[in-house]
Amino acid sequence: MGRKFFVGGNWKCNGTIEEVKKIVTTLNEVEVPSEDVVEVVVSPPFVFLPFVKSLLRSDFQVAAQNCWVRKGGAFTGEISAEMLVNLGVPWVILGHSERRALLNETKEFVGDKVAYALSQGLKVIACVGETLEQRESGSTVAVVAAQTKAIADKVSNWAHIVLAYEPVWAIGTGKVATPAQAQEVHFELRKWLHDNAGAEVAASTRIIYGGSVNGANCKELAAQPDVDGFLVGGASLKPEFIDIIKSATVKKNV
Ligand SMILES: O=C(CO)COP(=O)(O)O
Repeated sequence: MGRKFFVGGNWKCNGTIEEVKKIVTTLNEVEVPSEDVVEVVVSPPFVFLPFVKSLLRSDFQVAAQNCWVRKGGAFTGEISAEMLVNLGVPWVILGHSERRALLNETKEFVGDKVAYALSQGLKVIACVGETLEQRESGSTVAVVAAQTKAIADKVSNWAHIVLAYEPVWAIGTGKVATPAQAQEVHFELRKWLHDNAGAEVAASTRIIYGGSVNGANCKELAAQPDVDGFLVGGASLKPEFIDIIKSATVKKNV
C-alpha cells in the first residue's frame, strides 16, 4: 500500500541543552530499521532546532512544533514558515490539541496554517482529535471529520501531509486508546479522505496515532491496518522511543 511507517517525537516545551544533547546522542547511537521501513522525525522546541539539526543523525529529520499562519513580519513572538525553510527544517506540527485548547486555535486557523506552511515548502504533521466529553457524547467521528475538513477546505494536495489522530483524553494521561479504538477512528478518517479528497489521497496519506504511546503498547497499535505510525510525546524523551521506532517492523507481518 506504500505508506511508509512514520514515527514523530514531539518534545513539547521540554529540555535543557544538556538534556537535548543526551537524547540526540542516544538516538544517534542505536541501530533502527532502515529509512525504507520507517521515517523518523523529532520535534524539539524552536530554540533547540538548529542545535538538534546539526547534531542529529542524517537519516532522521526535525520538525518545528508550530509556525505563523502567514508570511512573517510584525508578529512579535511568532516564527514564520519561511524561517523554518531558511533553516532547513523540513517538517512542522500544526493543530496540536494543546494549541487548539490552550491558545484558542480554531480549526479554520489551523487549516490556514497548514495551507500556508505547505505553500512555503514545509511538510506538515496535522493533528486532530476529540475530547473525552466529545467521545462520551458519541461525536468523535464528527469532530475529527470537521477538523480534517477545515484542512481539506484550504488544501488540495495531501502529498506532504501526515494526519495525526490524537484523542485529547489520551494525551499525557497514560490512558492510551485501545488498538480497536485507534483503528476505528483511523478507518473513519481514511474513509473521510476517500469520500472527500479521493481514493488516491486516502490510500497514500499516512494516519498516525498519538496519545500515551510507549514502548509497551506500540506493537499492538502498529499492527492495526490503518495505523501508519505514531506521534509520541512523553516517551519520545526517553530511550523507549527507540522501541517505538522499531515497532515499524510489525508492519511486515501484517
Ligand atoms: O501529544 C502527544 C504527541 O503530540 C502525545 O503525548 P503523550 O505521548 O505524552 O501522551
